[in-house]
Amino acid sequence: MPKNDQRQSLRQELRKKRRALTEQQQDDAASELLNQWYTNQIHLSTQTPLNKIALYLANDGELSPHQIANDIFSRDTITPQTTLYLPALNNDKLLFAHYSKSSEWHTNRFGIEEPVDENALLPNQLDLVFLPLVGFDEQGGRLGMGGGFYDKSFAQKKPKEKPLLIGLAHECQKVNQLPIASWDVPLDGILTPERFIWF
Ligand SMILES: Nc1nc2c(c(=O)[nH]1)N(C=O)[C@@H](CNc1ccc(C(=O)N[C@@H](CCC(=O)O)C(=O)O)cc1)CN2
Ligand SMILES: Nc1ncnc2c1ncn2[C@@H]1O[C@H](COP(=O)(O)OP(=O)(O)OP(=O)(O)O)[C@@H](O)[C@H]1O
Repeated sequence: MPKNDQRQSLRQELRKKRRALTEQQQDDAASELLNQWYTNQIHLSTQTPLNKIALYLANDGELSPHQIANDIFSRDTITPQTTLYLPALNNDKLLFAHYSKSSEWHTNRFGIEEPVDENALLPNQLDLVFLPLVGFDEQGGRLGMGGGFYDKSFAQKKPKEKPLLIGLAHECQKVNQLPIASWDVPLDGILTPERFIWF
């Protein structure tokens, strides 16, 4: 099968798997993810503080980072200067809109909510980005929704440079080896409810 068809059929299969998780399984996974975030002290792994953090609003069975977000809001886990951002579609790339309890919201063309922010950040202005994954392998390969939004947004990024790119995924989204495309942006790590993998 040609590589793109292979990626497309894997995408359908893996999306079906994550959508089949029950609400209880999703809640447990989100709590375990918060535990892994604490245990692995990812925020202590860089020279500079991780002040600007991008996450996403879970959609289509994605592993939800909301417990990490709540924790950052309520306890200033990292530093009191930490601010949170969500992806906002901007042509074929992403900008990152600041969000807070007083944000106004807009629904994008995929039905996902985005905070309204006239001064949204460019991808390279962030310190840490949690990426939603459809699939991953243990070599740093990732499969997304197929829009290429994250790939295009972080195409200039070099490994170990800012921002740190961490994929979030359920264990059921792991495959042995993904068919990798030349434009795939390498991840710095993957956090699942069970473990953290550095690349
Ligand atoms: N939670 C979340 N937010 C995100 C992403 C994501 O993957 N997850 N994105 C990551 O890139 C961007 C949006 N990209 C997306 C690309 C495709 C679909 C999607 O559901 N596609 C449908 C077809 C919908 C249509 O064409 O109208 C599908 O494939 O079934 C959703 C989001 C930005 N925000
Ligand atoms: N840096 C880039 N420059 C130009 N086109 C790109 C780039 N990255 C990806 N694309 C295009 O975007 C489309 C989708 O890419 P791909 O299948 O890798 O999506 P994906 O893995 O689901 O990624 P994402 O999570 O970023 O949406 C491809 O057709 C590809 O040609």
